[in-house]
Amino acid sequence: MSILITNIAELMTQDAEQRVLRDVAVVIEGERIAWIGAAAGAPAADEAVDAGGRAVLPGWVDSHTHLIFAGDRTAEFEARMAGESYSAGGIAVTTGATRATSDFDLTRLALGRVAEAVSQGTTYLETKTGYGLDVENEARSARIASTVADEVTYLGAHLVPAGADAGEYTDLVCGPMLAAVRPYVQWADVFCERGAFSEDQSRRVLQACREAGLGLRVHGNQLGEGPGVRLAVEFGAASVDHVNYLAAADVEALAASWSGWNAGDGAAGGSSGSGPRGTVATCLPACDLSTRQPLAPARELLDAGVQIALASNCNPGTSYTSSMAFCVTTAVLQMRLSVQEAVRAATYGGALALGRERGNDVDGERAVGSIAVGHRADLHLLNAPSATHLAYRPGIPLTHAVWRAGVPQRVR
Ligand SMILES: N=CN[C@@H](CCC(=O)O)C(=O)O
Ligand SMILES: [Zn+2]
Repeated sequence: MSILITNIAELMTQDAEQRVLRDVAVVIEGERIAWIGAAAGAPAADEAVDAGGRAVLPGWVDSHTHLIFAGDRTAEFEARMAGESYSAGGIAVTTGATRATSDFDLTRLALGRVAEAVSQGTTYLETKTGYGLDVENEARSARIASTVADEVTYLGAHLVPAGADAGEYTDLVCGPMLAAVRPYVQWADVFCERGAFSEDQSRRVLQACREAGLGLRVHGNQLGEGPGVRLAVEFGAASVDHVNYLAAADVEALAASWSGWNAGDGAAGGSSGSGPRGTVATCLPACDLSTRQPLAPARELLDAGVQIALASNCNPGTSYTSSMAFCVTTAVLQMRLSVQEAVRAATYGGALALGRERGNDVDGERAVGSIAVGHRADLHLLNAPSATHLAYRPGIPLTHAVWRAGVPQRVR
């Protein structure tokens, strides 16, 4: 099955050269992008789509969500809006509700959240465990997550359950719980923060998970300065997420982690980035607003040479939204990113945080988060002539059509 999309006003490729192409056409063949160029030279296709002078972007890559949960934390949100501050303790409320919910209902709830994200332009997403917090429920969360998301992260180290000893619980996370989730997950994460896991406990979790062959990420520097970023860089984590409170040394360490990386080799057919990846700083603007934390210093990070991602952090406590468009809008209006930078962070940046930014027909892997021949056909057609409208028309639902791995998706 092939699809020819014509009459595209602006194609924001986020490819190696960060090209923005005008008046072009795209051919999708099966799950891949097969051709890009002027419509007059397009090969024949089974189906034709007239984009009507609209803009096309890569689908959003949401590299940080927590979708495997039941229950509701409206009361906690209301208290926060009335002046209470966020603390990690709310995770226990969701854990109770999640444990009490059947596999069938947890799966149904998670699938509904994925559908909501996809209908707004998300085409590749990660999700985490972390509301099970015992061996049985973490394994169950991981198994369900592996059926609904593209990438799964083990977050047994989300909160020490009430009544548990922190050291003993960390042993469990590093031992039997890790063994139980291992068949279902590619990544591991630790909430390294006051009220959650200390530096020593976080280090043990990262060490054990690395030995188990998992890629690493860290929730760090959300509620204050701390060891999260430093640990993430030391362990070669793919990302450190939140990054609200950064010391100068944290920014320097993140920037240094990218020093051996070459951002683009466009000549090699559109795949981008070579050399060892550093640690992506993942900014979560919807979470920052909902917890009334200072916005992560995305501008400063970019200016220092750090690769950043934007993600929704969709979860019931700190960020109950899957809207990547909202994150992009906020990044432009309030974090001082250009539209190109914000869209890049929400597409290519997310792919970089998940190690999925490379690959075309040559190596068998298909890159996500950018538009180039051989990459996965994840396209987001906006109901607007340019991506600038994402910030220019805040709050307006602009998703017109979505293709995920070449398959058209339902848009509400
Ligand atoms: N910071 C840690 N975990 C989540 C919040 C989880 C919750 O409060 O339920 C976050 O990313 O913000
Ligand atoms: Zn999170």
